[in-house]
Amino acid sequence: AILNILRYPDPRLHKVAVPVTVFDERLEKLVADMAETMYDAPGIGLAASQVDVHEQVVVIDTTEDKSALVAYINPEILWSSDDKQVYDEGCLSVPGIYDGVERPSKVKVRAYDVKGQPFEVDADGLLAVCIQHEMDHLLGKVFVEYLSPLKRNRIKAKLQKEERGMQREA
Ligand SMILES: O=C(O)C[C@@H](Cc1ccccc1)C(=O)SCC(=O)c1ccccc1
Ligand SMILES: [Zn+2]
Repeated sequence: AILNILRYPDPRLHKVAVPVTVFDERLEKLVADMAETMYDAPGIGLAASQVDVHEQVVVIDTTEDKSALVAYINPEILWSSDDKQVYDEGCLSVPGIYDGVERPSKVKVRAYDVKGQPFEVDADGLLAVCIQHEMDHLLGKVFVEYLSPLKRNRIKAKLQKEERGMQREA
């Protein structure tokens, strides 16, 4: 099912996600629904926080042909490089806004798959950016918080105006 993506500045985006403890069909359905929602948006990542489920679940697929979905359950960063890179990030919860965010260029991540099996990923490039962006969502952080207060307030005002516009249409 395609799930509703919360839009900034919805306060629910700032809730901290709890670890997954039961690896069952419910979790598999959540991952499937998140993947369907991500591909429909379209996006290259989605965190459960964005669909108002506050558990540590992330799906990512940075391939062009949508052929490599990976679910990261209870992800942890084991190591991150001192070397940093700036990338123009976007966010499905902040539609139409792209802006530069500086993050470590390489990260080593440990996570669990939907069956509860642990795995590790050495990520760089867009995958490293996306994993860090999604893990921020699980901590209740949205990428606009890295921007200046002036930019952030302009974005908030713009999206709230759009939100009101949508309600009026409805
Ligand atoms: O809000 C999200 O977490 C999804 C976000 C992930 C992300 C993208 C770029 C840098 C960091 C994190 C998106 O997918 S925004 C949409 C987007 O970037 C994109 C959409 C279609 C094709 C390629 C990229
Ligand atoms: Zn996002």
